[in-house]
Amino acid sequence: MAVAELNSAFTKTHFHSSQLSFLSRSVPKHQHCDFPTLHRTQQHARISCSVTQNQVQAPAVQIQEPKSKSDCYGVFCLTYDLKAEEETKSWKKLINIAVSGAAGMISNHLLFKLASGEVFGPDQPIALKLLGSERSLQALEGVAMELEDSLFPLLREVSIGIDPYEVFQDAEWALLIGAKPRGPGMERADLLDINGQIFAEQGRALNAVASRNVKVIVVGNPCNTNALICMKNAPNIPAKNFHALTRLDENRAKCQLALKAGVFYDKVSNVTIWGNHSTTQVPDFLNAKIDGMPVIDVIKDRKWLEEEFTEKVQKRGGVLIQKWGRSSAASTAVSIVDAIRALITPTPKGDWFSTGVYTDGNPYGIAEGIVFSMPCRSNGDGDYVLVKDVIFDDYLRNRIAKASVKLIS
Ligand SMILES: NC(=O)C1=CN([C@@H]2O[C@H](COP(=O)(O)OP(=O)(O)OC[C@H]3O[C@@H](n4cnc5c(N)ncnc54)[C@H](OP(=O)(O)O)[C@@H]3O)[C@@H](O)[C@H]2O)C=CC1
Ligand SMILES: O=C([O-])CC(=O)C(=O)O
Repeated sequence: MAVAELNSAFTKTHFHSSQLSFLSRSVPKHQHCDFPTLHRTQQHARISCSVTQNQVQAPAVQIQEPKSKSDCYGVFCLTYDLKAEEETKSWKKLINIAVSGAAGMISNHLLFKLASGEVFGPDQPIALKLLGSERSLQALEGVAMELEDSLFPLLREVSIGIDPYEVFQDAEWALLIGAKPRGPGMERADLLDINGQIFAEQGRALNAVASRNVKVIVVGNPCNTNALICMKNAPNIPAKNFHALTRLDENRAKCQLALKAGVFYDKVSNVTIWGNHSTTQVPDFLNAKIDGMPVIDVIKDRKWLEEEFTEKVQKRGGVLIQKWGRSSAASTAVSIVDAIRALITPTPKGDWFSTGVYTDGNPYGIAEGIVFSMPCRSNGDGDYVLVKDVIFDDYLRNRIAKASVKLIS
């Protein structure tokens, strides 16, 4: 009997419709299973079909009761059995990615990029663990429905929930986006009172249940301070695993330099954003390059670099809010993709990327104990090192010092 038939017969016989979406059926749809077996415990139902080289083994069936709202969603309760699949495909082991604020604007772009394979690669199956709140739970179901309808082959599991202690379970990546955005006329720092609490709680939850090597990217503003709060509440996770997203600022700086130099932006490299994701950030034109040449040799207008360029990058987010009436979402999602890919692919020779990380042990003399954006390289294993061969002049040193004073105070 084909497994699909078996599943169908099985569900008809044993489940009320309310239970169906929680049935875990773990046989590849395309795979014919000749010897399906039902394994059942009080709490779980799972049908699986293990395949060895030339042999189809008996599948295990477990019945799963809905535990909580963070349980699997809809069709994702019918995921393939990856163990069996891994023996027939050269796919990597499933990774767990937790996303907070999953019903928000940024996530609405990001989740589909993650699920498409564009971020972790075409051979990397993923599980998405989506965190919402009471107020967003319905919207979160809508997001999960859209993910279902997108038929992404690499998206093997989706679960939704409102309790970070459940949603962050075994997370290997935590993309912390959920936080109130600022509106016109506000500074990002104005959000600290409202958003800081969220990151303290989520830090504690990550500390309790996430993978011990989880990589955490904090997006919700003010992201440097929120990353620090999160990190301080997660003492069992390495401090260097916490990032504040400044990649959007790096991308904005690259675009402005390219525009001024009259080149396409892929010619711009070695751009560091120093400091805070705020108007005190320092976009570094001294070390940046255009087509391999120092920017200051290509754009000879130092006044423009120090003033117009710097201010444009610092204030780009605010200007966009004035125009759109809400903050950057699509370009932020793209920059989160860039930030993740920067950590999981080797950095191109001679280049680097910016990310906000903990300053303890930094080689630049920046005050310790803060989360500050600095230049990093990665060998692609999820980790990074700070770049040592950067140059400073008085302008850059003074600007960096001012930026760090703001974060310390
Ligand atoms: N670092 C960076 O480069 C950038 C950071 N950002 C920041 O990312 C965050 C998310 O932005 P975006 O997705 O556009 O925002 P949205 O308003 O679209 O979604 C944010 C989500 O945050 C959650 N949230 C938590 N607390 C509140 C609150 N008090 N009021 C409203 N929502 C709340 C909500 O989800 P739920 O109810 O499920 O908790 C909401 O869905 C913001 O803080 C924004 O400033 C934005 C652009 C760039
Ligand atoms: O400006 C904001 O509030 C949103 C944000 O962080 C950005 O666009 O850089």
